[in-house]
Amino acid sequence: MATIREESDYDSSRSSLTAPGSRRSWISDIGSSSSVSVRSFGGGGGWDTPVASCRHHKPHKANQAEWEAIRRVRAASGGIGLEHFRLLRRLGSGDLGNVYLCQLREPWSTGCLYAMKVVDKDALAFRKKLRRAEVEREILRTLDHPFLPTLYADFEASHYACLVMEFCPGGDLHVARQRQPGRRFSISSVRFYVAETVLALEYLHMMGVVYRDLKPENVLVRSDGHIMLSDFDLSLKCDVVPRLLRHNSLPHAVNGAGRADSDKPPSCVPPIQPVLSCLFHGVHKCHAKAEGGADDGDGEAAASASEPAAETTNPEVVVEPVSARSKSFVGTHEYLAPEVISGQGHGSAVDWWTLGVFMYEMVYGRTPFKGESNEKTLANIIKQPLAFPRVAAAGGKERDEHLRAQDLMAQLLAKNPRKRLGGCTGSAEVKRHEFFKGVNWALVRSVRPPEVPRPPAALVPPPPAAQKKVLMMSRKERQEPFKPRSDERFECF
Ligand SMILES: Nc1ncnc2c1ncn2[C@@H]1O[C@H](COP(=O)(O)OP(=O)(O)OP(=O)(O)O)[C@@H](O)[C@H]1O
Repeated sequence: MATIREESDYDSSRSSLTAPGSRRSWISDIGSSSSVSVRSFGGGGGWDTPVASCRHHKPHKANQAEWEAIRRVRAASGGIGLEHFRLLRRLGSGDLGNVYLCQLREPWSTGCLYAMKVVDKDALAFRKKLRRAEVEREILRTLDHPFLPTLYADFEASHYACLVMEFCPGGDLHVARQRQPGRRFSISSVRFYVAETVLALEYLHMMGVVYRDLKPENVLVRSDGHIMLSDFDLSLKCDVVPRLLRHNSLPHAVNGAGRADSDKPPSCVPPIQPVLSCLFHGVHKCHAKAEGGADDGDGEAAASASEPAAETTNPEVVVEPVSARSKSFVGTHEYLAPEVISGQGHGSAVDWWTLGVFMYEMVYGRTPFKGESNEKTLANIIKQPLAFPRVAAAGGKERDEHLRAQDLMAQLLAKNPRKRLGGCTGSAEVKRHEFFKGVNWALVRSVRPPEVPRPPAALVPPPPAAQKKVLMMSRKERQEPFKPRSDERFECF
């Protein structure tokens, strides 16, 4: 799925590039009112340092062989750089650079494989896209989540910037879908992948990152079959102000139609200050505080603050950048949210819209608003009502599951971001939808995935004799794109 790429919230130019019918991501900078934090590529090159590596401490991966191998090299050499790695294959290439499969040069670490994204800084500076790469690195440095990339190291070598990340041998969900019967995932597989994606988006939002480029091509499958979102160069980094939301009866405790009793989006009370003491000393204390808080300029916030504090109120802390606003024209045509197209400013709700498109594509094998041209697609997104293709009549339970999936998609694909599921209170209301009934959110990472990639033979650490052959690969061989062998099918459970 190709994308169109232009400039971002972080770029100074507004170059324009179109690729009709493509599913490439793109950005056109109209301006952003979000607070954006970016640090430039620092240090002028060379190894990352032990100081830098402190930032990279990843508790949830601390015992992993790949992490330990990197740590040992750093300890022995005082840092890590390109010279410590051997590039084995090109895994893919994107707008910003190439991604290589690589391993450390130390013989004891050959079982540890990494994906290294190599970006030519000079070329990017020329194209005025350097800041996008910087933003991606900044975001990757902050992430520590099972469904998001682990950044093991980042360093510069000459005019190249290198990011060493977890390698995903399972390819992406776009390719995985082509292997499914009818090129569609089963509803249970969709639930699994969508649930993991919800958790990844929830974490990103809490970290002040609006992803903006969700699509099957950017959802990679890790060696254990769980997902990893990739490609953060279109993401928006913004501030998150935790808010306390209150409403009579929890919102979206779905009725038959899956929607809360009223169409009215839940209202948000003003930001809570200070945030941490709220969380530590109990929500009710915060609630009282929030009622006397300052308005953040949001009309709905004022309305909410004047509501009587009813006994029935169920306060809920929302830690998502629901009010971040960017006016960049960013994303992939078929996945663009209406508010992005209209340029009215968008925030984290765009990720819930793209989740709806993503889910639709996984279930039906195509996106909901695709037209004959990009322009038609954009017009459809704005105007065309959502419709679902007819599916072969299924029995009771399957039919019900399908209806619940459709209801979730319909709520995520609400054209008005304020009425969209997740648009006001974020992931909490998405997770409560009946489609996810039975999902134990805390244990999703321990659930058996629908498919687990078998390690392609070419990637299993070769015996010492064969290692020599790898070392002697020609430059041309190393440049060849990595292709899992055709007989390396996924094992289905
Ligand atoms: N961790 C990884 N494991 C395996 N393959 C990867 C990994 N990261 C990236 N790839 C492959 O490399 C390709 C390019 O990566 P990526 O999308 O991050 O680069 P990009 O320059 O940002 O591309 P884009 O133009 O989509 O933004 C991906 O399509 C994917 O096939």
